[in-house]
Amino acid sequence: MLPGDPARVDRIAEVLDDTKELAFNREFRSVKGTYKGIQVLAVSTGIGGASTAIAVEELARIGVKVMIRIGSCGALQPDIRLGDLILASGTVRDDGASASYAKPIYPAVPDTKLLFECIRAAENEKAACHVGITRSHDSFYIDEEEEVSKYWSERGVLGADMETAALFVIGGLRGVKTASILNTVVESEDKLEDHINDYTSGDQKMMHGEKLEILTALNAFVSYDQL
Ligand SMILES: O=P(O)(O)O[C@H]1O[C@H](CO)[C@@H](O)[C@H]1O
Ligand SMILES: O=c1cc[nH]c(=O)[nH]1
Repeated sequence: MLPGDPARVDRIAEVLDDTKELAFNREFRSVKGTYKGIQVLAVSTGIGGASTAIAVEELARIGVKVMIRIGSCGALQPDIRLGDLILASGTVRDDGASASYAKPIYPAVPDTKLLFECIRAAENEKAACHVGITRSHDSFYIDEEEEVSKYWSERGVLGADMETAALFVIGGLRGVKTASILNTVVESEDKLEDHINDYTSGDQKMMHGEKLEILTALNAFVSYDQL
């Protein structure tokens, strides 16, 4: 499980059994444990594609075959509310890390069966859930942020994060099965800085969304393991 924020690793560990803290170096914090009998490793990727690329590469090298991002995102559509989950069926590659791996015409897509198990698990959790295209970028403080968000919103993109494109592209190239579940922490009309700060201070709807994305990913791992 790949959260961006190292603090989310603790909240993943709360629902695992037999947890063991492994390492905490820079933004990369790792805890292992079990869930319904399967082994689970949670590793934070930090913010952005560059550090995510390093995490994904090193995990692939030690034999991790299935990775689900447990992220947060800003909504780009008005019907997506705080705490709603977005399951990425593909991602606009507006980041630098994925660009350094493959031409822009290479698609950033999840593993179809793993995405299907995530959708099923989210439905079982009764999560408000949206499946569709997301966008990954490198900063939300660029001068053209408003125009860029409007452009992608008008083209039906559901939400924006910073790591999904790198995960999907590197996963595709390295033979790792990937999916990305994003908890909405900023609504499309809201001011980004305010809501990201509400999230870090534990806003209820966002924390509920986070709990649901964690349970969704864990149950998706379990059912995927049984395929
Ligand atoms: O909450 P995480 O998983 O870090 O995800 C989102 O939050 C960070 C920005 O605040 C970026 O990493 C973005 O992708
Ligand atoms: O709007 C947002 C919120 C979180 N993360 C992002 O990348 N964008």
